[in-house]
Amino acid sequence: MIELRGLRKAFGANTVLDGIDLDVGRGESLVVIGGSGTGKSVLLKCILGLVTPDAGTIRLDGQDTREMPRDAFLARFGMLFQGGALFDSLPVWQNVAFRHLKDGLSRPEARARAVDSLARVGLPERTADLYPAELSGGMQKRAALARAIAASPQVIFFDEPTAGLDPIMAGVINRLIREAVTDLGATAVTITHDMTTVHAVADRVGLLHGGHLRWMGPAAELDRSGDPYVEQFIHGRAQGPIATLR
Ligand SMILES: Nc1ncnc2c1ncn2[C@@H]1O[C@H](COP(=O)(O)OP(=O)(O)OP(=O)(O)O)[C@@H](O)[C@H]1O
Repeated sequence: MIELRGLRKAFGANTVLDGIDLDVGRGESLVVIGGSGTGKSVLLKCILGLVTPDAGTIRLDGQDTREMPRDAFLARFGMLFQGGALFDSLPVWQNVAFRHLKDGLSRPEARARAVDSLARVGLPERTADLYPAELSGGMQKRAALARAIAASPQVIFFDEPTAGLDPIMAGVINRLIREAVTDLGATAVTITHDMTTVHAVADRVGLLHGGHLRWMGPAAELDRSGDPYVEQFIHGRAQGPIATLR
């Protein structure tokens, strides 16, 4: 479904992605882990066309994404950004139904769909008419997730979906991500530092380091990867091949 070949991106002398090859299958949930600043966000931004790669190809169902009309391309994606990124000036339902409204659906119909999506993430109908600022952080995250899945996208990107949430709410979000994959049949790519998220949502895990996907394997094999970088990361050790600033 998503196919990357030789993807490279440097910012000046800082080579962030140094030839990434990656295949993500339809309906698969891939989690990308890696230290801070290793290029996880840049990788997602390249796929979305928000950052232009220096070299390499990105294909979606076999088609080069540079040749796809921008609107048609973006219509296939849902995104949950760090911090939720809801529009403050719009009530929650208009945030959630943003794409339906853009596509010309009537307001009552769009609102009804938004209420359905909110229910899916456990938010009651009364939240539909509130503004994002009137929701707690965890509720905002759920509303943003409702928006990400509202238009039943084929691919959903989750950038640090549990950052800043308490463990219970993080568990709720992880379950919802897994449901988006299993119930909606979506392909998911998640960036996280949260090992609970890795175990809850990943079919496959990739560790990004030094511009490469240094280790890639089924989630079940993460604990016996035998790779010192993976070992250090999953056990959160300061000592190891991944340098830490002290
Ligand atoms: N627009 C940009 N201009 C210059 N450098 C950039 C830009 N975007 C990202 N970078 C650099 O690319 C590197 C990777 O950044 P990125 O945000 O992808 O890291 P990350 O792996 O997502 O980190 P974190 O886990 O801390 O969010 C960093 O060194 C960053 O400074």
